[in-house]
Amino acid sequence: MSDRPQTPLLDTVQYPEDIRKLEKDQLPQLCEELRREVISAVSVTGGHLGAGLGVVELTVAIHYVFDTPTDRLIWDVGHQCYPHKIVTGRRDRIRTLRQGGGLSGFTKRSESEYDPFGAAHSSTSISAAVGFATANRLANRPGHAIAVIGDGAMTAGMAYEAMNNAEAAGNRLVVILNDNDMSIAPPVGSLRNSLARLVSSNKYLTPRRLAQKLARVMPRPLHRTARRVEEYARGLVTGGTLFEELGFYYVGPVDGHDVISLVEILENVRDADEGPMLVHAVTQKGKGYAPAESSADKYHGVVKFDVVSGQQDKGPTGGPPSYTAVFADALLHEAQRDDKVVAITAAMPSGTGLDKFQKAFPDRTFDVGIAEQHAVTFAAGMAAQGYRPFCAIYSTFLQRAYDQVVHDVAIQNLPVRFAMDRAGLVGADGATHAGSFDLAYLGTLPNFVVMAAADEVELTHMVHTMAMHDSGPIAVRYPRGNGRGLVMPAEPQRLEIGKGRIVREGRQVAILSLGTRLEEAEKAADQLATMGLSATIADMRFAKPIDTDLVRRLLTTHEVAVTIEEAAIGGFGAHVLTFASDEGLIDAGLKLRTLRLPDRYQDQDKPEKQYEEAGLTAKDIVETVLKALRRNDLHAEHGVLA
Ligand SMILES: Cc1ncc(C[n+]2csc(CCOP(=O)(O)OP(=O)(O)O)c2C)c(N)n1
Ligand SMILES: CC(=O)[C@@H](O)[C@H](O)COP(=O)(O)O
Ligand SMILES: [Mg+2]
Repeated sequence: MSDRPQTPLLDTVQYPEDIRKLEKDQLPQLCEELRREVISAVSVTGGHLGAGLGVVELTVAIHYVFDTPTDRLIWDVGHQCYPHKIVTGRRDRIRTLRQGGGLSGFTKRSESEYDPFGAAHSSTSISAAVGFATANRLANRPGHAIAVIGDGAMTAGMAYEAMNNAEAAGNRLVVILNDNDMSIAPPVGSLRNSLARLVSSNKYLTPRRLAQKLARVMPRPLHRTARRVEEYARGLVTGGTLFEELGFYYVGPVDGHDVISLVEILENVRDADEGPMLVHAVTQKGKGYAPAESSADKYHGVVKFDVVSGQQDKGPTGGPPSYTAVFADALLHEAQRDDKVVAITAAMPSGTGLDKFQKAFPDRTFDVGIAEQHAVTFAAGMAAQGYRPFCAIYSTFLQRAYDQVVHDVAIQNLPVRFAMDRAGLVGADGATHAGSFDLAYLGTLPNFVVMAAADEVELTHMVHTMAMHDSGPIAVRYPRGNGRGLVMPAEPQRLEIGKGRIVREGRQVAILSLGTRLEEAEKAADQLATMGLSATIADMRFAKPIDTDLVRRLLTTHEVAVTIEEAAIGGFGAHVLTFASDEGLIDAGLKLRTLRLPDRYQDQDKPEKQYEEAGLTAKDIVETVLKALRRNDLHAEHGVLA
């Protein structure tokens, strides 16, 4: 989809040491070529584009000034690291980004020594950098730690917890705040206003002015006191005291696209002896690519596209709606009949579908920023006041708020509704974004109801069930991707808590399916039928409480039972096993098998490939059944196994 751009200067750069051999005045050309290369690569792979385009100059300047990899460069989230990957020995594989067997879309320790810290969840960079810098200082080793964190990531509490402790890192720590006034959506809250004031009320800091400020020589204690006085005075005007109060020397705002100034400023910062430094760089998301600059989301995440037009290859239209869209419509429906229904997102309005809800109910939608912990406790507070909050948070990001889920919601039995999108394997984002653990981490909590939607109709019923469920916390999980194209009901049903449903009745084999593997269970049952084995399929609906009557019946009336779920060990299958053991069914010689995600992290790939690798396809169900029945003869006869 893209011709390779001409990049004569970039062609001389394989590693950062090659950048350091260049003259400063060559750096703008290097940035230009690097930007073209990023656009060209992402046009064929898809991925996170806007963020990377915004940090091209920062990437070049940091590697020019700092001695990476001895100096540790930590990108927050890591979604902006494609230019960094290109100049750190990975250009030859850059067109494999986010593909199976290719480069990760994030920083990854196992990929390169230039990625000292892996990421993908936001706001961890300053803590990690404080750790690196403190370790270097203690061990008397050379090396700075540089954290590059976005204004969106700066809305998370963890960033402040780290800054509050940054003193320990001394002058080894440099934080670069990459302020592009964007998260995935426009950022929210007071921090945004504070940063905007800093930018609008100050001219860009020049290298010369910074050098002058840093060069003042005074006896140390006096110097510190004078510095504080100066900071307070400046802070009153600029608002920079936010960072200064936390012990940082604030440098900024600086033009994050003027690479030569950036280099000179970072040289000063590197050589300063002022304790932890915070450089406030103002950048533009999507910089240098018109279609990105002018789009509402600044091309945060794109599929393959045409470089000239910017047109994305979104594939055929008119297929079944995504689970996200089905959830959004179902929630809208609930909100229309019940004015106590409110929706909460942690900086993911479009990803969760709540952008649609927001348009209809702006006063009942709360985007709290990247602040999952706050989102959950905020929801708990609203629930305690009689509202019906739906906390729509990706399964993987809810991990961050686990204590809030336990302590603020579950123990107090508050009816917070959790809509966990991106359950199971998610494809190109890989292990960091897989929703593997929610069944295990929620299933262990007393008071929790945990559901998994088998299809889009079920999801609609489950959203309704959640809206009606006032007696405690309740969650639903559903995957990334599209539904099955089923006809949607005119009105959703309220499901009985803890009750599954029989989808197909058989005799020898029972398949207890939770979630969207139901389709594979149906295919497996069809295959088993061709072998003369009839299968019952149950869509169990509830991971907690499990339908004990149905489980008992299925386990005692079939020769073999198989559970299947898109979740790690400790989920639905574990609950069935525990129940079977408690009931003494195991002693009676029960043949029960649990299919679940493997006990390892799976790298990025197409979801269907990931599920094959995980052993969660129809073929795996059939194979498991035949093995349990010791009917290996049927393998060969029917060619089920390769
Ligand atoms: C804990 C967590 N919540 C949500 C996300 C999803 N997410 C990825 S990037 C992003 C926006 C980050 O904004 P910012 O830090 O300003 O970086 P930018 O994309 O603007 O460069 C969000 C919300 C995440 N990665 N981690
Ligand atoms: C970097 C990040 O965390 C998000 O941008 C994430 O990649 C979005 O994933 P979806 O595309 O599944 O919404
Ligand atoms: Mg941003």
